[in-house]
Amino acid sequence: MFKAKNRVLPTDLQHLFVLIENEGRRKGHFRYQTVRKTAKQMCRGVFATELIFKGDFVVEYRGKLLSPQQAELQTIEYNESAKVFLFDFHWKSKTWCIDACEEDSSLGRLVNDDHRRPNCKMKTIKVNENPHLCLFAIRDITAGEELTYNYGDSNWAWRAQVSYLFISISNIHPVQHARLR
Ligand SMILES: C[S@@+](CC[C@H](N)C(=O)[O-])C[C@H]1O[C@@H](n2cnc3c(N)ncnc32)[C@H](O)[C@@H]1O
Repeated sequence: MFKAKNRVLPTDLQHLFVLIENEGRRKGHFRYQTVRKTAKQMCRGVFATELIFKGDFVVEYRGKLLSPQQAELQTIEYNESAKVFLFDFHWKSKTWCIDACEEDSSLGRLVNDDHRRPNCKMKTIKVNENPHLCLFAIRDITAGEELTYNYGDSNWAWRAQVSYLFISISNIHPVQHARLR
């Protein structure tokens, strides 16, 4: 389950609400697209199709709002691959949850994790007294870049994986594998 730290923004968000309703589309133009990644485990990701400025609303993490009790039951019922779509957040002094398990063609649920150099951050927005989990750009994001955010402090399996960079050092060895971390 996600345990990202998010904060509630107490502002009038009518303009933002319009963007939320339209999944970040402006003037009918899509800012994002999903693609299938070749890396097996990562599967799909969401990519910027135009420049997104630091501070911009990016996309909502849509799903069913669950009360703390409902979330507890759902956690027991779901298998591991479904549980990753449950996003815990704090609101009105309780821990609530957005269940984005359903394949509803929304994009927020497909944004992947990056705990080192994410380009977005999840925040809780109150619209018409209801909480909405929304991603905002924390730096300028160029067209073609994958959107990412930090899923929080759990031991996610994929974070333990090692990445390799191939460096050619012709005088010593033809090819050397350099561990990135
Ligand atoms: C909320 S879903 C994100 C969308 C997912 N990529 C998909 O295609 O359905 C979370 C799942 O995506 C994958 N994932 C997310 N971030 C990842 C990363 N940095 N590296 C590898 N897999 C990742 C994991 O399989 C995880 O269970």
